[in-house]
Amino acid sequence: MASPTSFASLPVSSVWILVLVAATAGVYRWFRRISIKHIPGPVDEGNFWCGNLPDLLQKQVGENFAGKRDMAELLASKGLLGSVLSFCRLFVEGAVLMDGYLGQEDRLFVCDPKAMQYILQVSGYRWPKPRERRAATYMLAGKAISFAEGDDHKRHRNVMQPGFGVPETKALLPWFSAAASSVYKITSQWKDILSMSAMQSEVFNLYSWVSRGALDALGNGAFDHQFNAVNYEKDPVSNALSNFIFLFFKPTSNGAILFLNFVSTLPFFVQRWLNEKLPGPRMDEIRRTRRLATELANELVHSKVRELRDGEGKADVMSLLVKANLSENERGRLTEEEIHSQIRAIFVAGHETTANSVGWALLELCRHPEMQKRLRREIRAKEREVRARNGVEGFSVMDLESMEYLNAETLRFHPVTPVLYREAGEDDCIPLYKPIITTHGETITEIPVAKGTKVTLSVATYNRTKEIFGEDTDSFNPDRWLNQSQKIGQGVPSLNLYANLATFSAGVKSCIGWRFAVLEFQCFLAELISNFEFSLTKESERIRREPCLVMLPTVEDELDKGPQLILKVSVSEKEQ
Ligand code: HEM
Repeated sequence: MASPTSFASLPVSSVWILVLVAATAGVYRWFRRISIKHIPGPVDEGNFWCGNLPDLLQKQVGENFAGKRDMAELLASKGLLGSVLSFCRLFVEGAVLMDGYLGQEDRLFVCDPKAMQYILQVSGYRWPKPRERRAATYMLAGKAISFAEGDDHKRHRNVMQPGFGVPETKALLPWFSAAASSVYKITSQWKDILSMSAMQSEVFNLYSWVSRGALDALGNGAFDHQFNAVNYEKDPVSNALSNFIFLFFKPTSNGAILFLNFVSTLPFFVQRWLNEKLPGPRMDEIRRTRRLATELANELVHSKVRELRDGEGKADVMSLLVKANLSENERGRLTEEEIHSQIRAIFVAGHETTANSVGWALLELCRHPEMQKRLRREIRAKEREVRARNGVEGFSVMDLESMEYLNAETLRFHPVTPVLYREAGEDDCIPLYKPIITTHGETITEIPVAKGTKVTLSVATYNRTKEIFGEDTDSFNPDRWLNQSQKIGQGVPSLNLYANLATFSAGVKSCIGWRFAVLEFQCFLAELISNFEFSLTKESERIRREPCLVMLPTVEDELDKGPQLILKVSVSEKEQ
């Protein structure tokens, strides 16, 4: 490689020739690049500085169909925000062009089922995560599975898979008992609180309770570690872990979006350096949380290795992972740093996701009291069946799986990871299920894209595809799964992981913990709905679906208070 001295010693004319060749190559590439300019864009052009990115990062998830407002009402009303129209347009077109920052045409916003299937399932490794997303993941979790790409990712997945099991394995059982014991702690504390209240009811921030409950379940099921977050609200580590996602990903100003986008164009090592060095209380707090999580991860790995050496290996995810790693050959093994990183990644990926799915389900059940009653009846009937069968209380994994009334519908309606980010690893062609009409008036069934084109995949919009889930996809309707489960998704390209939904993604980088998530979700709901009645409060009428990587509930105009899901809880009558 030429050293700076040898470069400096080149004659000036040669330097000019090199600069000219590089510039010509750049201009040639620019004109030859595959453009997506002809894809219809959003009605709202966004602003020159930030393009449409504020629509994604500041507005509510799926602004057009959230909560009480209905699609028809929005379409009929005048003076709509342009962004709302642009998202409505997605229902018709399946892919729109989004303006990037400084007027660039740098990304597509996609929900077309065939396009989603192609990017996630068919060509998974050819569509890596964009550089800036990887830099953020690196900041949160280091060299974890969620950061890895290509062969590296295969190696991570291979070692981690035994910890997460396949349907027949017993890997689910420790997780199940961890979830059950953590939700029992919530019920027992609530019963104590309610017994002291004159009205036998209380208003709780459900977000905080369920989030701490899910952290306990995760600690116990994944690492055999007791956070005790439900009983001890002020624990610094669990508090830091609970606030992490909101702190890092809460909506930012246009100035910050512009800055982040500028940073995303810098080389990866510069982005990582900035993440370490950028000043400010927010960055300091993120780094402090990361340090706490890393210390805990070190401690956990050492205790797992010790237990295995002493022949006391347990069945939690981490023990199985460490064991699988030790039995791998040198090349297939994860390094110690990578194992620490997996723990941090699991904290991020497995905590707020499940907790918030439970939270959103409870909110929907408050909005639809008749469904809450119906679910309670289903749970009570199952409880009677279990008592008659075993003579004892408590559901098994199979009991929970047999109560299907709500599972898939909440995960469809409120997917907690509403968008996924990818970029084309090479020039490619995205196939479409629904043809679109370009700005030239041409009907196309595929979109050619250049290497590096960024794509935002809308899980929330895909999950409302009428051709897959039925005409009433903008309504919360658990019955769709009971009445037409045979029909759902038939004849339409859809994602194959769980109930044709995009909620857990699909393909090589799909959610590795989805079975645990579904089980924990069922476990929490069954216990909470059996024991308590939930109803709306004035704050819960103003809930926003806040896009913070995970979709968190916040209250309109109260973003500074952080995530809130304020519901009224009372003891449920025993037989209904
Ligand atoms: C309702 C709960 C959950 C939802 C909706 C969810 C959703 C997702 C999604 C959409 C992805 C893909 C992200 C991307 O490609 O950018 C993902 C990946 C992942 N999830 Fe989950 N998740 C949930 C719970 C869990 C749990 C409980 C765990 C672990 C205990 C977990 C561990 C992971 C890991 C490790 C990955 C990275 C997989 C890879 O890159 O190969 N998740 N999850």
